[in-house]
Amino acid sequence: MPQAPTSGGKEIDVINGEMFIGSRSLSGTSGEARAVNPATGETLDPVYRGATRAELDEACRLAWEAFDPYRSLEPETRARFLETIAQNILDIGDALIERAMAETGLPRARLEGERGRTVGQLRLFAQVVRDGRYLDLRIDPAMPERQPLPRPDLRLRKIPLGPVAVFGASNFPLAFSVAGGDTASALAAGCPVVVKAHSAHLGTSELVGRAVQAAVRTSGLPEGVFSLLFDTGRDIGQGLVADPRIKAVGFTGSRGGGTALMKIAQARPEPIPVYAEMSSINPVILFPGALAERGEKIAHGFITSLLMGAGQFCTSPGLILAIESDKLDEFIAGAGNALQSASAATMLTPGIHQAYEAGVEALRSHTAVQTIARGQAGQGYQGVPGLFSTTAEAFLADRKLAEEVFGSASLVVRCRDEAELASVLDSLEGQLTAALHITEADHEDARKLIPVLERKVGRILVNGFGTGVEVAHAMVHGGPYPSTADGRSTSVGTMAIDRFLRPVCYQDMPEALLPPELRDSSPYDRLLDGKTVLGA
Ligand SMILES: NC(=O)C1=CN([C@@H]2O[C@H](COP(=O)(O)OP(=O)(O)OC[C@H]3O[C@@H](n4cnc5c(N)ncnc54)[C@H](O)[C@@H]3O)[C@@H](O)[C@H]2O)C=CC1
Ligand SMILES: O=C(O)CCC(=O)C(=O)O
Repeated sequence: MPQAPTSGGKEIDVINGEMFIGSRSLSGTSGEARAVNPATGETLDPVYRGATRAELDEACRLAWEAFDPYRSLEPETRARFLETIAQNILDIGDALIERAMAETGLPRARLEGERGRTVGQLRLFAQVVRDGRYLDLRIDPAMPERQPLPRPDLRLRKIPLGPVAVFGASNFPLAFSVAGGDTASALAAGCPVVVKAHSAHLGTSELVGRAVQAAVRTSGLPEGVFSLLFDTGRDIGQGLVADPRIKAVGFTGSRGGGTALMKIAQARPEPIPVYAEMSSINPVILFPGALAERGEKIAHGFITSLLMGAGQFCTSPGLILAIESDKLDEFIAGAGNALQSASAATMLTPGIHQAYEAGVEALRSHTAVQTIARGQAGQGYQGVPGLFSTTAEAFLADRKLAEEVFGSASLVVRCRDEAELASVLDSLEGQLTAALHITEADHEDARKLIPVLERKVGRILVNGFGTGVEVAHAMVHGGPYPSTADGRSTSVGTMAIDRFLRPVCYQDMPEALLPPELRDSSPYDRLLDGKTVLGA
């Protein structure tokens, strides 16, 4: 018989309805919830019960108690902890993939890829912790002889903010959930994490939560470094953001959810940052040269991106902009043909399916919108892809046409000329991405749009589509409001760690009292009197 996967002697592939408060595994007592298989409508065992206010309080108390000891650990211990989480997630094996498939309707290959991304992300942050550059060390040595006033010795490093609340996202049950990017970057920064699980993938959350809890235990860390809570309503999530021991929030979901949490965070006696990734329609701009040279190929790439994950990507190409031409008509016809044969795809939850249907119906019945194509009919919670078109004039006249329809729906906006296209771009709210499809002949026209795009988006990409974010050092997965709550940050890539740090300056502090990384013997890269000095 195959052995059950274990960590530190305990089985980690167990699904029995438990949440985790520090080292305790327990069933909640507040309300009841079950995951639903959106492909079949079947409710899945086991029953999950929400946390009580007392359990929330306990998780926050433990997180606060863990904060100072955890942030003071040797970097190597923290790095190994992140790597242990990654290994434990892999060790769960197929049980994790099968449960995630049952809870989300996402296919195996996508979830295996997402698991790789999650594990890679944790390992990358382990390297960031070892490297130490995230500390942003700066030293301005004293100038006692300086006239007219001496300069004190100034040394800066970044320290973690404190315990972080993380809200798992429905659409990435691994890479943006319990041990996803928010958790990985907060733990790397030295912040304990309290996760509020997403009700769409309760069992997946439990499995990953167990893997993180086991890593805390076998790494010998304070138990409050990680807790995972279930909530059958909104009370625990809201209480978590309001708790004075929580110092920052990571969130991916709807604009309504994100802004509700922002309000709670702002109304606290001590307001805290909420890093919420909310909605985005990700304009794609097709230039004449590119349409003439390879319109068909672009149409194929566009439809592939639009259909990915049933369109449930915040980077999905929801808006296509181009100047009227025969080549644009050919592009639209080609994209419409490709979309027509696409199957309907199971969406993550009944609620997300319902919201998609309502969004598509609003487009379909809009007097200024033409339906170009719909995909094959579906059943149950399957979303039928849709491609629509309108004029720039109509788009500019009705702000509702610029709202995200979360799923495989996209709107082509036909513009009369460059000026009208620029007006459409100017009218948009903040976005995560914009894509330009160009040839060299389009460079001059494209250059003119770059300033407006820089003001509007976090990532400008050329001859591609924004879906499938690379986890890397130079990635920005963020953008001006409302694509995110705070456009100065990214939720993917190593710069995500900055969200959970703040600078502290030590003035004239004796060497013996300085944190080791700011002593003269520091092994890390630093800015010494304005010049970069490489560490050992
Ligand atoms: N842009 C994006 O990346 C995403 C957008 N969405 C949008 O959100 C819609 C609903 O999807 P969900 O994933 O369920 O997102 P959601 O925003 O409704 O929920 C996300 C999390 O926030 C919590 N939450 C929501 N509103 C709250 C409130 N007022 N107080 C306290 N907690 C609250 C939920 O319990 C859940 O844990 C989708 O139809 C889609 O339009 C969803 C996922 C990703
Ligand atoms: O496109 C991706 O890989 C990530 C998308 C994302 O962040 C989201 O849909 O929430």
